[in-house]
Amino acid sequence: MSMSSHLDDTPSTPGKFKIDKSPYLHRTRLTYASFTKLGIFFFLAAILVFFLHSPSSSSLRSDPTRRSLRTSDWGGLAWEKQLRTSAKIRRTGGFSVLVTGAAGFVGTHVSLALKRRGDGVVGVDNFNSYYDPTLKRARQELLEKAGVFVVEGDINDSALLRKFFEVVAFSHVMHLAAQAGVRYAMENPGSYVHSNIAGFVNLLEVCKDANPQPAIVWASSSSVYGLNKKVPFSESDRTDQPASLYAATKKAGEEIAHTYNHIYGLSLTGLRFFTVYGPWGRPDMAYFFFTKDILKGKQIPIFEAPNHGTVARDFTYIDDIVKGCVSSLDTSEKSTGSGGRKRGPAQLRVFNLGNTSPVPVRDLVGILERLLKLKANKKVLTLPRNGDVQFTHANISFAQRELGYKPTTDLQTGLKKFVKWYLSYYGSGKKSSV
Ligand SMILES: O=C(O)[C@H]1O[C@H](OP(=O)(O)OP(=O)(O)OC[C@H]2O[C@@H](n3ccc(=O)[nH]c3=O)[C@H](O)[C@@H]2O)[C@H](O)[C@@H](O)[C@H]1O
Repeated sequence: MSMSSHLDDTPSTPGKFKIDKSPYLHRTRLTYASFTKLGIFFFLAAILVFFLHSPSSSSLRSDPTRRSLRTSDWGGLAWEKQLRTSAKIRRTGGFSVLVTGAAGFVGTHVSLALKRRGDGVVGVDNFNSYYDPTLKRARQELLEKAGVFVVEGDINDSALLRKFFEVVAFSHVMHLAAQAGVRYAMENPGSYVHSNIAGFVNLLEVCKDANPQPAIVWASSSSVYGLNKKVPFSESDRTDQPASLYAATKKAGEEIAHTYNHIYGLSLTGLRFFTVYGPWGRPDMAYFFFTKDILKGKQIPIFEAPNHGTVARDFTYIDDIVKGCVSSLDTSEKSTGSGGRKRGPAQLRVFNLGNTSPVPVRDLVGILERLLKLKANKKVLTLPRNGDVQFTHANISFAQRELGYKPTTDLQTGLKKFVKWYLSYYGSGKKSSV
């Protein structure tokens, strides 16, 4: 079975973004001699008109890649007003948070939780087609109804990110934009480098220059434990044996975070999420497409390790993850630098956010069968060598101590909520709320 069968075409990749140099200045030099005085006048006037009509002309000149990275219009006074309104803090001591990947699964839930308690939230998302973008648009609709403005744009677009900080002095960044999925990394490695490495560095570059610098909380992954055999996985365990490029890019993110913390005094907290599931989830994940395929009577591939070894995951319910994200923001210390200069040591943390109760994939299917009242058409396959690891299991004592993190939803309860959402969203064709 092709691993991409649950996905839509391809996401944005660096290959799609042609880094074409701005033609304007170059062309001026080449043709200068051949212009008549009148010609020069009209030519320069045309350039002036172009720049005056461009919403953020100064950044266009300083970043030739922006035009090709740009996915939709942004800028202008009305747009800036929308940003300010969305970022407005409505509680004492509240935050203004820039959420990247806001139309993603975790991004949507975290943005809603922050907005509900009175924080200001602005979202950014590139709405790529790794999975059905209409689901992302439906999440965006939900966010807009709650008063969260989601800008369509890519985290590699420095001009856009700089504009955000020009308009709003964000106190925090919740960085959730990423190329997710373990197995897809073999099909489209470039998209992992583009989002998880280049995009993250671009974001950190903008954050370190901001004044004040924001505190940053970002999504790492349980996959960084790779071939680690010691269970449960603790933050201090070795993470130098990634089994997929996805894991390698998340691990690289953790090293990059260290560097920006060390050089620029950015406050950084990485969260190692363990197989997050729930309503409004990602269609590329097993629990999601198993549900879809069981309903359709389609065969589902269930992986097992060699010699009938159990494959298991520490499935973690979205509401528990949201609490972990919000507590991470709440306990983040301020960055210590400003305008690209470090002024003292800053906070650097990594936490496991798991459920600390691994469940075999076979049991996951059993729960879905009971909830859907249907028998699955199962095909047991040996775990392919495509980046999957045999099991994950989080030790959460560090997060418990520092964040007060305490997951409360078991897989049965969480899947019940997911199935209810799934049936209301896809079954009736009507959009439901979280
Ligand atoms: O914790 C993470 O950091 C990661 O969690 C998630 O990865 P995984 O734990 O691999 O979740 P997911 O694909 O749902 O497979 C679940 C189980 O089903 C098994 N599986 C999968 C596919 C299949 O066809 N058959 C099957 O048995 C499979 O072997 C596995 O045991 C996120 O997708 C990832 O982005 C990242 O965030």
